[in-house]
Amino acid sequence: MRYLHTMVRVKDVDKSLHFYCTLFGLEEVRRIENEKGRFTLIFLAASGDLAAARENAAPCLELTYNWDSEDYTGGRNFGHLAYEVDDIYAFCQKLMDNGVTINRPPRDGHMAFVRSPDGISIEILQKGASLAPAEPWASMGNTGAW
Ligand SMILES: C[C@@H](O)C(=O)SC[C@H](NC(=O)CC[C@H](N)C(=O)O)C(=O)NCC(=O)O
Ligand code: NI
Repeated sequence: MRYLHTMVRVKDVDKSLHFYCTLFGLEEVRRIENEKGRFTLIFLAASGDLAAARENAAPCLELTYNWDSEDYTGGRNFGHLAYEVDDIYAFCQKLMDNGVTINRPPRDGHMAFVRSPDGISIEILQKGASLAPAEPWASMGNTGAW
């Protein structure tokens, strides 16, 4: 068995690609336009996964855009997406400089959280940091500084 992708539904393709690609650094590897179903699927991969993702050999984020507007509510059971970065402070600073709120700042140098334009929670982990939190993390709070 292989993990293939996580799908999230998005309300605005341009806003989502600006956030996930321009700001967050993911790259589009595949797009499917379905006229009959009236939806678009856009597969995004992180730079470290790009070559493999292009061969369908690495996990992707699948954005689903339904052409006919829908309200996406509930989904409390969904937690977050997680990406590893080389320099969490520089990464978060770039996001903040471009208007993204760092909901959970990287005070500990390990972990930060932001949200996508659709409110999807995204965990940012420092490369090499321990994945086992020493204590329950503080709840996410909106702040612009750390
Ligand atoms: C390509 C493969 O990775 C898919 O996920 S296709 C699955 C399919 N997606 C859609 O029909 C997209 C439009 C639909 N209105 C939606 O919002 O999902 C599907 O079966 N989706 C149902 C689901 O619950 O994911
Ligand atoms: Ni899918």
